Amino acid sequence: MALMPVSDALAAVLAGAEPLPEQMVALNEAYHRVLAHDVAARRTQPPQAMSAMDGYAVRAADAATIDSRLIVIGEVAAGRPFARAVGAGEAVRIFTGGVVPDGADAVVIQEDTVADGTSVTIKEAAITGRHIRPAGVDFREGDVLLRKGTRLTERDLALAAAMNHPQLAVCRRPRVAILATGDELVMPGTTPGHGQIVYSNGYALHALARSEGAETIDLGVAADTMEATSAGIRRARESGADILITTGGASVGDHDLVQQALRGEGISMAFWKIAIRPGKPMMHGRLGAMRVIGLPGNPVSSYVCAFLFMVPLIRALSGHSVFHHRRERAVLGRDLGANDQREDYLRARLELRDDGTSVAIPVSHQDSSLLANLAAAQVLLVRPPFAPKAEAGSPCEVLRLPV
Ligand SMILES: Nc1nc2c(c(=O)[nH]1)N[C@H]1C(S)=C(S)[C@@H](COP(=O)(O)OP(=O)(O)OC[C@H]3O[C@@H](n4cnc5c(N)ncnc54)[C@H](O)[C@@H]3O)O[C@H]1N2
Ligand code: MOO
Repeated sequence: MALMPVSDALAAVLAGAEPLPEQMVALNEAYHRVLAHDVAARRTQPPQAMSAMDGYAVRAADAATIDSRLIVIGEVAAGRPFARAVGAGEAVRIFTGGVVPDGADAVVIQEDTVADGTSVTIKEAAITGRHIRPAGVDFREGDVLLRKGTRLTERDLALAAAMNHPQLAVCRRPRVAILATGDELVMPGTTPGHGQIVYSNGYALHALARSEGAETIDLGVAADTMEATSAGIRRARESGADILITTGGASVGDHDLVQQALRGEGISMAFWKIAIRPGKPMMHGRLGAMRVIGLPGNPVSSYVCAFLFMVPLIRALSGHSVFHHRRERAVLGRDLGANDQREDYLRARLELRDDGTSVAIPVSHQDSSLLANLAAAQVLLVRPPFAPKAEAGSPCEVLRLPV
């Protein structure tokens, strides 16, 4: 049976994913939030010409020769401008950040002068414009310096503050509810009984969603019954989740009830099973406004599919203008056999050679239960469907995993 290609599945997950409504937040709450609008400067920076150094504001023509002697008529400090203009033969003592007084067109740094009571002797010829930051050299009122769809860095916050914005309009954080399924699951720190498995998937999913700016809602682990699975899905809807992530119970076994429960709740299913490894039994659909991604239970499949599908969806709903993962070029660190119909996302280490080449070395065992190998990987090496066998040293593409 032909399976849906990964690119089609991703397009289906992202279809109609518009930025969530905007809200105003204080700058200190805005780190890593996504701007809902362009942001323009409310002021010019610096508002007037300012000194970049401690020294003397002079008329360059008066201080063009060594040993020129000028009368010091006053002092300017940051925030304390000097009212008078600098005339011929005059200088003003100035400090870094001080407004350059009218008439002055250069600053001579204090190390290049000798002060003598009310006068100063110039020991290094002044150059017009030297050590002066002209008005507006950083930005001017009305300049749009931060664009809608930007995920705000700490530098952006400083810039927004300097532009005189105490708060910013950002998109609401997506709410992601996470529901695990499986009778066999017990919590870390307990003693698993025979055949029981320690719950792990949710820890990666919550952290990954939060690192992308989502709020997460932990719906715990549903037992492998229709009642428990359906109840979990209903709790997700009641919580107002924008996205429901389920993990486990996605396959065809008698205890894999997620699809059936979602259908029972009235899901409009976009797909179930796609041409990917790991993660073939993944599903996606909509339950009203809530988008559902049904991840497989195998820990590596669950994580890889969340990385490939949940992350771009969170970014799109957050208003981020860049929501796709960026592929990087590397070379293969070892030979690989031909691929089948499933696009393969191999867990790989990434090494940087002395010549600057990135070498992707797939970990030796790619089974989708192997968390140690997943944790050791820095990238996913992408192998398209039906890729022919490839030798070490040939080019490949990788997706960098979060650090
Ligand atoms: N006959 C077939 N069998 C399977 C197929 C198939 O096409 N035909 N697909 C296989 C593939 S590929 C995958 S991936 C798995 C996914 O199956 P499920 O989504 O139903 O996953 P489970 O059976 O619930 O669990 C699989 C495995 O993972 C463990 N698990 C589940 N949840 C967690 C969790 N939260 N934390 C840690 N570990 C978890 C679970 O105990 C199982 O060991 O199906 C294949 N089978
Ligand atoms: O797709 Mo499954 O994830 O191969 O184990």
